[in-house]
Amino acid sequence: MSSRNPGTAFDLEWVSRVRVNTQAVLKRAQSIQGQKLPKKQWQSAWLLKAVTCIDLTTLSGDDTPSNVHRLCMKAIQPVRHDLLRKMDMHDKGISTAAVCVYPSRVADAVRSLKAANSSIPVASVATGFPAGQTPLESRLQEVRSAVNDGATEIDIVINRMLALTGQWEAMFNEIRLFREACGDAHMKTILAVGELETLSNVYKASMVAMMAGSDFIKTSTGKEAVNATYPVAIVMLRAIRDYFLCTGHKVGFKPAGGIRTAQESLVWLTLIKEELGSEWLHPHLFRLGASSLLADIERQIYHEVTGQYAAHHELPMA
Ligand SMILES: O=C[C@H](O)COP(=O)(O)O
Repeated sequence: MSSRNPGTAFDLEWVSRVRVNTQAVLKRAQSIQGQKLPKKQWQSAWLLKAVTCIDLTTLSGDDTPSNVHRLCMKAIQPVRHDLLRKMDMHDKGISTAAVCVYPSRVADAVRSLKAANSSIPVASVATGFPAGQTPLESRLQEVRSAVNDGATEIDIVINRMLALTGQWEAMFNEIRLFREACGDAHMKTILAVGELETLSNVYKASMVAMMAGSDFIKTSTGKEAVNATYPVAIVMLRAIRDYFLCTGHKVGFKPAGGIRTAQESLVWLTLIKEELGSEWLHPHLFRLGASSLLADIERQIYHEVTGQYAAHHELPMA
């Protein structure tokens, strides 16, 4: 990952003066979806780029050491070797950006990756994911325990009650505490945008999270009714740009929740490139949080490379 965002002092003025032009945001969101995607001959390269930005995720009640192990093996070899060879990419060390699991499965993931001699980071959701409705001390303890077990990236959830009641400074203080509990682990802050009611709240929460030292801001847990959408992404990306222009610190962006198709991943890459520039199109500043996206990307790459559609058994780990 890149150098960290140290954060700034809390500045209520910066948060309060925000006005979001909803019509303009919706128009921009519509235009990005209608836009031409990378030309056919470049699509496989773009899809591989998307693969390298995936936080390959499993966040299920029935997660076990064995399905976490399979996830880790898939993260190490996300696309079939023969397909990569045909693209002359077999020796480029293509892997996903991270694996993402619940705190109680971190040790399993660390063990599997270590046994396979892989340095892929383990990310863990924490702080009472997904609702964040547990006592502060237990949320902090969860972060410390995930870090102790070897997670080097922590995806925290914000306290939506504080955001919805305009207690921005209290939210800043909580996130600061989470940042301290993370230690050297990079912190991604999940805004749960589907529960923030307005685009202004999305902008304000983004700014508060960055002021408090988040290394990434992330749209959603994947468990809200509405997850990563293009309008909220545009607001968050503009906040990242504003924060960068004011402080010189680059904060990463992670859309997550409901991203399932190769086509969508191309739209996300295009949006990031246009809003923040190519510099952000790397795993240290861009992640796609997804549990089932990789399967569709691999299928699409199979089609690009062989001209045929893969049967289910031909991509068994997808
Ligand atoms: O953080 C990642 C999300 O939980 C993944 O959501 P998803 O299962 O809808 O891909």
